[in-house]
Amino acid sequence: MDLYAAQLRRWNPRINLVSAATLDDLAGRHLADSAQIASVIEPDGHWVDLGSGGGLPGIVLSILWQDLGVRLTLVESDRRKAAFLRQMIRELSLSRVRVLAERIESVDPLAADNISARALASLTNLMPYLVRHLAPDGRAWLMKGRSWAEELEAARRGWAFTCRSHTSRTDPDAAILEVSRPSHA
Ligand SMILES: C[S@@+](CC[C@H](N)C(=O)[O-])C[C@H]1O[C@@H](n2cnc3c(N)ncnc32)[C@H](O)[C@@H]1O
Repeated sequence: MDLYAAQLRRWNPRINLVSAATLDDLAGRHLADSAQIASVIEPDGHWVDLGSGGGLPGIVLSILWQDLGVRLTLVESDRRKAAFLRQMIRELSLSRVRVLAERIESVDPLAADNISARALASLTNLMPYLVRHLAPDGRAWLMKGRSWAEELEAARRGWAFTCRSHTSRTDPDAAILEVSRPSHA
């Protein structure tokens, strides 16, 4: 994790992986925030991280889950960020992790057992991605900021789904939304 943090700092000025203002608290704001997913769920099968950016939470989870049987796919359309992710996979010797440098909406359906997304889009705008890429009994773990309750209310107007909220361990006003069975309302 230290090596990953060092590389995030090194590459950040060139490709803006995280907001420069948050670099001082990389460990708490980004790494611990991403790692908390691993304390909420024990994964197996195929895990898909959408809009991985610099690897949050995808690379953090890949590091934590190296010894488990989980297979991870990181989807990131920005070519330079995807190159960074591939470099991290090589440098950290992460196995069973791949990067798709494509748009989420263009990738063939992934039938994921689990999906994560952090700082990617509003819950309403994430719904088509979940419908496309979740397996029928799959679950999504959506890392949401302080407006999560409003986002949930808005998404319920156009979509049917089951949702359970987990209070964030790094910000008591934020939440991880566990979403399953999404479909058009
Ligand atoms: C705000 S960043 C968040 C990155 C990371 N998840 C994090 O928490 O730091 C959103 C990322 O999603 C990627 N992205 C946005 N829309 C996408 C799409 N339709 N398909 C693939 N990647 C997308 C962007 O290139 C960007 O790297």
